[in-house]
Amino acid sequence: MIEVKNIRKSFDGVEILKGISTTFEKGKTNLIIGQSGSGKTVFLKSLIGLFTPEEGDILFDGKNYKDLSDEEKRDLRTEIGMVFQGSALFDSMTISENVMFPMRMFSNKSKSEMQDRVDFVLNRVNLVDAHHKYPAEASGGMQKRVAIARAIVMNPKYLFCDEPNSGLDPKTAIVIDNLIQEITDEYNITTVINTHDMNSVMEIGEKILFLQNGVKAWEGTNKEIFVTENKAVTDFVYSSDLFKKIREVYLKELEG
Ligand SMILES: Nc1ncnc2c1ncn2[C@@H]1O[C@H](COP(=O)(O)OP(=O)(O)OP(=O)(O)O)[C@@H](O)[C@H]1O
Repeated sequence: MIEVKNIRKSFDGVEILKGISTTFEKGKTNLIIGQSGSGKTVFLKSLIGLFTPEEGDILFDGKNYKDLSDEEKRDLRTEIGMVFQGSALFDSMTISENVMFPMRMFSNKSKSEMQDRVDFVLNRVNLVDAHHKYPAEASGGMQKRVAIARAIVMNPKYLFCDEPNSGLDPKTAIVIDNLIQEITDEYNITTVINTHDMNSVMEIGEKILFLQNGVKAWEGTNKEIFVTENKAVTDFVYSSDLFKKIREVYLKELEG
């Protein structure tokens, strides 16, 4: 579980995060949504320690990040998996080497133990026979699976995904969403996803945090987002006619 308490972050005197508090539960896919510029990336980067908020607390399973020693911070980093926007694979390494990379950096496992773990996670993301390929030889969807395999290879407690569906076709995006949700549930990971994909919101939004201009404008589940009357949410999520219609059908079904 990650607890966020009243975090504030400014750049050059301009406040970007204006006192955000929330809780992300273990075993759940937690989504952050909001307009471009609302502060989603700054928020995510603050959670993983790339930005230091001026105020507020971030607790990882009860441990306040601020109070950790440098060594404890290093240990915490090994418990965090990250799926970067655009996958961020190393072009000069094979898929197998890419996935092994975090273990080579941060673990004392033997070569054969590492290879066994690579085989296991590549199998888990349904990538068999791809070990010796290079990223350039893989499709966008395959690259994303490799990025997920690399993110979970160290058995993380926390998984952060920045726009995991960007650049993917809708069908592949659903496959990736489902994979992230299954892995989150199976390994009881606290997963936080930055997304613009309203389909993900509807499908895997077990908890949704809606940011607007650096504040939490709403939070709830993908069931609650259908029924909320919060104007900021409805203006944003139901700006497309398609999602407006889906909402109408859902609300009618609830009535009937
Ligand atoms: N390193 C930085 N220095 C100064 N300002 C920054 C920095 N990073 C972000 N900002 C500002 O913070 C605001 C929020 O940016 P952020 O990238 O978090 O938005 P976002 O919601 O992730 O947008 P998008 O959906 O387009 O990725 C923007 O006004 C941006 O210019």
